[in-house]
Amino acid sequence: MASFSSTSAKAGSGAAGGGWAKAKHFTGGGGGLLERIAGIELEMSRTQKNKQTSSHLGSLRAKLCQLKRELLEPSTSGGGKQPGFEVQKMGDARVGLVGFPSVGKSSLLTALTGVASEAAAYEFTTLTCIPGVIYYNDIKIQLLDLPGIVVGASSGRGRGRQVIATAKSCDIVLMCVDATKDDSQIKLLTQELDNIGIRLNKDPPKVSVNKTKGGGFRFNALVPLTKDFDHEVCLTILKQYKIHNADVIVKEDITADEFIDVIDGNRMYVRCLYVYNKIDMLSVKELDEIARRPHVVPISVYKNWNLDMLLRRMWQELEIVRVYTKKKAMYPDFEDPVVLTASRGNRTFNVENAVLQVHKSLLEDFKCALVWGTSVKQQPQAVGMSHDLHDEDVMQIVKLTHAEKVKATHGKKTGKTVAGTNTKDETKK
Ligand SMILES: Nc1nc2c(ncn2[C@@H]2O[C@H](COP(=O)(O)OP(=O)(O)OP(=O)(O)O)[C@@H](O)[C@H]2O)c(=O)[nH]1
Ligand SMILES: [K+]
Ligand SMILES: [Mg+2]
Repeated sequence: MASFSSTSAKAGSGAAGGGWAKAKHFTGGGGGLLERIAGIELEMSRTQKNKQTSSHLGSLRAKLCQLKRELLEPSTSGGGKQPGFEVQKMGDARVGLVGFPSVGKSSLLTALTGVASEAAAYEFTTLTCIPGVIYYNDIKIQLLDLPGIVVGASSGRGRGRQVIATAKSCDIVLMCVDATKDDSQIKLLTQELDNIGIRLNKDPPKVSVNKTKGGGFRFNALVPLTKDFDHEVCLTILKQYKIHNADVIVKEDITADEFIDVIDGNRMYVRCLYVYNKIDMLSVKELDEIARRPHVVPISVYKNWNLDMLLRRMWQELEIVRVYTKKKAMYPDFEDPVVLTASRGNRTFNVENAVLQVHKSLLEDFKCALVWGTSVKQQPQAVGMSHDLHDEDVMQIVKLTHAEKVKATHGKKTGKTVAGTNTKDETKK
C-alpha cells in the first residue's frame, strides 16, 4: 500500500478549485496490473464506437473490470486484514462523511453529534475514523467522520482505500463539498467511489442472469436496447467471464458497463446526499443555484444554517421504518423500536427482516404476525413473513405451539402442508 503523503494534497490546496485533478500520477500497488489497465484504456479510447466494434469494446470493458478488481481487492494471502477502519457498528443506521480535505466534515460531525473531532484550516487534519451518534426521532444514527480523500484514492493513494472501504459499510453517504469551490469535486469523488464498486443514487440494473448447466446462451430483451449493449455484446462479455450457458433477460435499456456490474457482482448501490458546506461565503444568487440541484443540501456549520433540514433529508434517504413490538396482552414497547432502513440497495421492510432483528431463532417458531398500523386494512391483521411494514406499525409475533411445530415438521417430511399453520415456506414466497 502506498505510504500516506500529504505533499500531493498540498498541490490541490493552492489553486482554489481545479487543483484536485492535478495529482493524477501516483505510485500504488500492482505495477504490472496498472500498465495492463492503462493499455486497455488506451486501446478503448482509440477504438471507434460503432456497430462493428461494440462487441470488441464490450470484451475490453469486461477485461478492464477484471483487472481493476484484481488491483482493488486486498490479497487474501496477506493475512486477510480488513481494509476499512475498525470502528464498531452501533445504532440503527450508519452514515459516512466522505469528501476532499478541509470541506468541513469534522466541523459537521461536531455540530451534529457533539463529539469533538479536530477541525483546522489545514488539509488532512483528520487521519482516522471518528464516530459520533445522532439521536433523532427515537433512533440512533452512527455518523462517521473520515479523513479527506484525494484523486487516486481508490487505487491506494493516501488513506483513500481505507476511507472508501469504510464508506462501503455505511447505509448512506454524505458527500461533503466546499460550496465556494468549483463543482468538479462531485464528479471526481463519484469516480473514486465508482472505481471501487460503489454506485451512488443508482438502482441495480434490471437484468436477470441465470447460469444453467447446459443449453447454451439464451437472450431475451423485453425493451428496445438503444445503448452500447445488445445480444452480441452480451455474449462476448459472458465469454470473457467464462460463462457459456445462461438465460439472460434484460428488462431495462442498459449499457455494457451496467451489464458487467451484474456479472461481476459485488457492487453496492448506495444513496448519497451532496452536502454543500460553507454557504455563509456565497451570494444569494449562487446559493439559489446550488439549492435547486437534485440530492443537494446546502449548509453552513459556522452559522448553523439548515442542519435540521440535513437531518430530515438523511432520515428520508434512510427510509427508516420503526416497528414497535408488543407481547400478548401488553402495551407496545415505544421506547425501543425495531428499526429497518434502506441499506445499500436493499429496501425490504418486511416482517421477516423485523423478526430477524428481534431474534434469529424466532424464525423457526414463527406462525404469523399480528400487525396494527397503516400497512394493514384490519386492526390487527394476521400477516406472513413477506408482508411489508410501514413506519410506526405495531407488531406482535405469534409463535407455533409445540403441537403445531411437530405437525409442521411431519408435514414437511411427508411433503404435505399443514392446514391452519402459516409455515415459513408458505408465507415467504
Ligand atoms: N466559512 C466556513 N468555514 C467552515 C465551515 N465549516 C468549517 N469551516 C472551516 O473549514 C476548515 C476545515 O474544516 P474541517 O472540519 O477541519 O474540515 P475536514 O473536512 O474535516 O478536513 P480534513 O479532516 O482535513 O479532511 C476549518 O478552518 C473550518 O473552520 C463553514 O460552515 N463555513
Ligand atoms: K481540515
Ligand atoms: Mg476532518
